[in-house]
Amino acid sequence: MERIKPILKIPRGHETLHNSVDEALLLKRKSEEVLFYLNGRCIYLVGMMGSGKSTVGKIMSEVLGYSFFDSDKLVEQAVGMPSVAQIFKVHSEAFFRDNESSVLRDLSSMKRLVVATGGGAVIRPVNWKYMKKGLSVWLDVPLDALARRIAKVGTASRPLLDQPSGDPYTMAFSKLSMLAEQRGDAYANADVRVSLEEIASKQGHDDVSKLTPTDIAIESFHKIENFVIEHTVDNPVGDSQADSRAQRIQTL
Ligand SMILES: Nc1ncnc2c1ncn2[C@@H]1O[C@H](COP(=O)(O)OP(=O)(O)O)[C@@H](O)[C@H]1O
Ligand SMILES: O=C(O)C1=C[C@@H](OP(=O)(O)O)[C@@H](O)[C@H](O)C1
Ligand SMILES: [Mg+2]
Repeated sequence: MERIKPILKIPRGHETLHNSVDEALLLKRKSEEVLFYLNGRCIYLVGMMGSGKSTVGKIMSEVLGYSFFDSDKLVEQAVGMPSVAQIFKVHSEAFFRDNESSVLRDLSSMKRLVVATGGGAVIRPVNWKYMKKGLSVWLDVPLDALARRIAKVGTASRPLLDQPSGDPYTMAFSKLSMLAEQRGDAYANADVRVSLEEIASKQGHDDVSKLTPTDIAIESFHKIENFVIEHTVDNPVGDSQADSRAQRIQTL
């Protein structure tokens, strides 16, 4: 029976030279713990455009030994077009959303995947039916950080943010604010919320831009593990603690 080891706590700021090695080790260790709790279930990452779903999702899948899928890329393949921007332009947002739902439906019958969804996948209730077959993680990133990231890479691949003129940061910030308001609580349907502000505060930073995708992947694993433990019905009678915990998780 696999033993659950306590998380390795590495103080930050003291091993500057080895920080990335420590982070990589911590990520690996956390992924080994979470694999047990996942029991093959998929992870769906949700969050606003630019929140890091594609970047963090890839890291999580690699270290878990899961397959990674980006739903935007699957829609492009299904439609036979090279970009989401072109799908919006030639067809429509509604056409894109229909294909996005089909892709999520197909993925929902599979195991051992990390899926980076598109930022708008949360608005259709049927997509939640598919995503609830696995565990969903909301990457909650402050709007100003999102706008900074988007301004840096440009908006060509994100048609809802594309603008002909104006300061890129200001335009991205204003469009993201509008979308966040329209989407309301939709992201909060996720099983777990990973708040970059919370991680930064735990690490003693006042700015989320100091957080690496690895930091965010580690926190996501931590939150997933806690979620599974909290939602496991306790059965005090029976085998050793570890055995009964494993049985309960198998039946979740
Ligand atoms: N933790 C991070 N810190 C800084 N930049 C990041 C971070 N995570 C992602 N990015 C950058 O932000 C942009 C958007 O990330 P991406 O993973 O494509 O987000 P999403 O898939 O949620 O839209 C990319 O250019 C990516 O390199
Ligand atoms: O928020 C949205 O409505 C969208 C987000 C995009 O994905 P990312 O969140 O990966 O940028 C992409 O699906 C499309 O441009 C629409
Ligand atoms: Mg993406």
